[in-house]
Amino acid sequence: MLTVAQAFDRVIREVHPLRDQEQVSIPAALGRILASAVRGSADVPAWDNSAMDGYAIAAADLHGESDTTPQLLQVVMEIPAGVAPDRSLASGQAARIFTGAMLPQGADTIVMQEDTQRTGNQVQILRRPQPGAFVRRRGSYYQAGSPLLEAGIKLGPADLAVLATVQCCDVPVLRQPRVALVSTGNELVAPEQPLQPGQIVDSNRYILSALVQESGAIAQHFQTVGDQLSEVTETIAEALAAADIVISTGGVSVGDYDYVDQALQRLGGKLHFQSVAMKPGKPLTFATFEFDQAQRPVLFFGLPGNPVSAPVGFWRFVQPALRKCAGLKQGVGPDFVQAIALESLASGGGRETYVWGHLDWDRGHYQFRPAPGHQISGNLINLAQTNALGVLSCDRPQIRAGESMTVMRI
Ligand SMILES: Nc1nc2c(c(=O)[nH]1)N[C@H]1C(S)=C(S)[C@@H](COP(=O)(O)OP(=O)(O)OC[C@H]3O[C@@H](n4cnc5c(N)ncnc54)[C@H](O)[C@@H]3O)O[C@H]1N2
Ligand code: MOO
Repeated sequence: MLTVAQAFDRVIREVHPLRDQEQVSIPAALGRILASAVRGSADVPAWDNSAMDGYAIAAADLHGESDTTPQLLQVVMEIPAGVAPDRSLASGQAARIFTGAMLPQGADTIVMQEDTQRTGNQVQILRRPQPGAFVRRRGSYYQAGSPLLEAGIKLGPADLAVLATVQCCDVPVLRQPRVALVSTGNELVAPEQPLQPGQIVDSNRYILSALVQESGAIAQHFQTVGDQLSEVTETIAEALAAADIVISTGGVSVGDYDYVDQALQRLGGKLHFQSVAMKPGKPLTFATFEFDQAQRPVLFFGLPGNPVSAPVGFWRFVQPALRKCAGLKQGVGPDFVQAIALESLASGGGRETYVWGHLDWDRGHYQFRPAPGHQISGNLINLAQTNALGVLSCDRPQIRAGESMTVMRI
């Protein structure tokens, strides 16, 4: 059986990033992956402007022995933000100016209002400013044509503001991966349906669909299939034809009704592994399908049915695969941090064990508290409101309260 690290390497090696591009508006670019580098075609700021409410002057106009010698200048115009000055400053003149307003020709320095005394159309400069003070110089933040945003980054709110500033209104982004979801199991029903004896609600569909969307991909729902080889094979075939990645849950263990692996073999898939030394999530199938007409293999993840095992398998393997598939260049792998364990933890050993719980930042370090109650892969109730998985590796199956441990943010 592969270790988690070995299985992870196998998965990542098989993922080929998408290359198809599309253009979207700035608001629609949130969370999308930039397809090509963006460079602005104008300087930022586009012209010299004031960083303060005050007076625009020429520094050379001020003379005198000390910094505090008052100087008198003639106020010849007022420039609010958003208006181009209608004349230049001559020697001995000042312009009343406001934050963000454009400097007039002849001005190179701003004196803030608090350092002046205004009388009629004259202004006394009470403290001599540094030449160039409070001027936001044209191009001092960004020069037209220089590198701005690199291809392969995930666009966040600040990036959208930067794109807007350089007026990049058609944002080149990569197509989002399409992820097909297939639930298997005779016992599954939708949450709206009353439960008949022996039935359970298909909760995996909800958590996986949300995780797929949260990862920036498009979830495609396929019908829930009963435990019959023909039905499982047919639906997986349809899903493979429609998606970049197919995720099924259930039917990957050793039971008489577990047909997923057989279906994959029938459909000509290459099975890379069928189990991983981890808990929860040991029965986990990873396969790839090469289709003549496709540019890249379709990836198949057969996650275990247990309602905690399925998302744990997603967080550990599918999410990084999705990030790489989406074209993300950095931060593809799981997000590990070191945290102080707030309770003692122990695993049976032999399998890398994942404990669900809550990660907090407190007084300079992370701390991890496991979710209360029994941690078994069939019980998803105490998975609610968790945000991290504590990791008990095979060579460190016990961690005492107060010790440092590895935690994966989810
Ligand atoms: N003899 C053995 N039995 C089992 C083994 C084993 O090694 N030997 N492994 C156990 C482990 S660990 C897991 S995990 C499960 C995985 O089994 P399957 O992937 O085949 O899943 P199912 O048998 O179909 O279902 C398991 C469990 O999960 C419930 N389930 C299934 N689908 C959903 C869904 N969409 N939403 C919510 N819950 C779901 C299902 O009712 C079962 O209770 O196998 C163990 N057995
Ligand atoms: O691995 Mo199963 O996933 O322990 O419940």
